[in-house]
Amino acid sequence: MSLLELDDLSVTYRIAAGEVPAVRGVSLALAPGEALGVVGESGSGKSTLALALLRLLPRDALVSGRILLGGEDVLTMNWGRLRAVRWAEASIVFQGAQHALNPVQRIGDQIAEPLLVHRLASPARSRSRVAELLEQVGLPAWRSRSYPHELSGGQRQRVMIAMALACEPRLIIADEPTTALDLMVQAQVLTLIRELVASQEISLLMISHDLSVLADLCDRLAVMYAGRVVETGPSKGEFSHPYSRALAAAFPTVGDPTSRLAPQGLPGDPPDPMELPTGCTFHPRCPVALDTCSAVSIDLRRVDERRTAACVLVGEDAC
Ligand SMILES: Nc1ncnc2c1ncn2[C@@H]1O[C@H](COP(=O)(O)OP(=O)(O)OP(=O)(O)O)[C@@H](O)[C@H]1O
Repeated sequence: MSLLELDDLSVTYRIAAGEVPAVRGVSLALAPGEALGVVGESGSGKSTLALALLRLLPRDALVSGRILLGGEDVLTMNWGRLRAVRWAEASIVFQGAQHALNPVQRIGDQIAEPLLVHRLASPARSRSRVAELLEQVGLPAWRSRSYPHELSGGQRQRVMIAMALACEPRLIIADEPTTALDLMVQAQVLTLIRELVASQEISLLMISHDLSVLADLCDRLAVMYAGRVVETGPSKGEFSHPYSRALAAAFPTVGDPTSRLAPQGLPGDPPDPMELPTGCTFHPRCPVALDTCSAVSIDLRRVDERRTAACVLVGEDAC
């Protein structure tokens, strides 16, 4: 059974100018222990998707579909159950999350908080658990007595990861967890996440605009464009959808310095969600679009055993 299953998930923000359809009919599944990457350009709906998973969206956002976590629908569970699920069953690490640390509370107390709130450890046991967690994320135990300003950005992000791990959740959602860090520290934190996920039975849903980072870290990728998933498949292997292919060409491969020599930019800009093109929303930027693409939008369909794509040019029924 899947640990996480999204079924036709849609999110629409309501703003003064009208409605912003940020996520449109996304269906995805994540197996226990699997690492799934969600990639797409800015504005494709990745963060909205991440926030929806733990019902962290603004109250007036319209959400429909189902989000099944261990078979239970997050969208319909009551507040008590939702509080129990956050941290303990699924936790989230945001971009620049280190700024979320309380500046006047010691690191150790902040890491212990979810353990105490969820009554998963006594105050005495929580102290030894904090030391364990700090060690897991590569920080010495004495750091538990430090205040956030005494740590570097990379160390603070490690603290956030320790907090996310504290209650031993089955799922970690990481939304651009290293974007605010410099390149060297980014690589260290990504290696840490990879090691933690590999050594424990944790599922990872990792969000990034950087395909090369995700390809390196995840088993499978879902490519988002204008609020929809346009391709899913193994992270190693050739993409099928023209958007995924363009995205792959735009990013150098991690660990392959020669590929940095010729990254091609992706032409044009993603559409405004309030003025989506007709048919396939990628057609105005697509190098291989047919006349029909401005009129016809198709759902994800099978390309091979492990890959699906939403393009009239690929799959068994390709034009
Ligand atoms: N609170 C909000 N109110 C209204 N519109 C929003 C809100 N948050 C996001 N949006 C809009 O929803 C769309 C999807 O945004 P989202 O942040 O989910 O995309 P993203 O892929 O995560 O982008 P980025 O990588 O830049 O964070 C965008 O058009 C964005 O402007």
